[in-house]
Amino acid sequence: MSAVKAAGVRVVLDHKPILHGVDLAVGSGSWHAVLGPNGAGKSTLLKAIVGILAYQGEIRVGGESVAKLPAKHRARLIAYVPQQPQLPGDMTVAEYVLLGRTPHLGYLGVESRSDRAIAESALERLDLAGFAHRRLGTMSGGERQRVVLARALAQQAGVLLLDEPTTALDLGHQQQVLDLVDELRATEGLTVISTLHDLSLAAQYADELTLLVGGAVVATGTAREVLTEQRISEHYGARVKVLDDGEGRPVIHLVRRTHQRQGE
Ligand SMILES: Nc1ncnc2c1ncn2[C@@H]1O[C@H](COP(=O)(O)OP(=O)(O)OP(=O)(O)O)[C@@H](O)[C@H]1O
Repeated sequence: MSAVKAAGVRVVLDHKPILHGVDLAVGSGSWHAVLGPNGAGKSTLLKAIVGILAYQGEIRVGGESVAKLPAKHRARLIAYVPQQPQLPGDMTVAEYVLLGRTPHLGYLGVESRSDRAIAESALERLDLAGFAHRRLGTMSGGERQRVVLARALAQQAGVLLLDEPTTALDLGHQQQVLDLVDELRATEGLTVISTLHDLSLAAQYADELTLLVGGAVVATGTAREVLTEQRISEHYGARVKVLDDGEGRPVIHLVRRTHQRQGE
């Protein structure tokens, strides 16, 4: 069964059509990468799925129509890590991550011991335990990115939407974050939809990929099916070589243009 299903999704922003009837089906417990050049509509699609942008068409999460769900109910189903989160600089890391528990709080809105334990565990999983009392305004870009992810994990929703989750991270933290998300997918059945500009990383982690260009789907399937040299060249205008990582996953290299030296 699909945990997330989108059919004929159209979004218009500022009188301009941005998504032109996008279909997407993401199996429960799988990782789906949404790829595409700048401005293709990837973030717009994630925002429609999480219910913060108006759309036409149908989006169902766990069988329920997102547009009709109250915000609190929706937040128990879907956690979302935006590309450029706005963080309150005066708040501490611990306070911010605890906000992930908000959709689960009762009438009085008071966190229980279990809510605090879940938030602390999310901090630990993202190497942030030592930062618990730091103000968000003092954190580096990569640390802030991990804090936002920790808050999303503390939310304990079954579907996690990640918009470019690794842009500010060094190589080690990129791997740590993606491995952690992958572990949660494998052990707890988390369904993941992420945008990723790094096509090789998308090929490593995603079960299926959708290539979005100009607000429309041009290909969907496994990494080997979607990431061909011809398609990347056509849609990204890039010269690339697609190799194999030895385990059947494509690795995408940019190919430098050669120049004739003067006098040669
Ligand atoms: N509020 C808005 N009003 C008008 N146009 C918008 C608005 N938000 C986004 N757009 C436009 O919609 C298009 C899709 O934007 P979106 O952020 O979804 O692209 P993207 O694929 O995520 O791009 P990137 O890879 O650069 O992050 C872009 O052309 C963008 O300029």
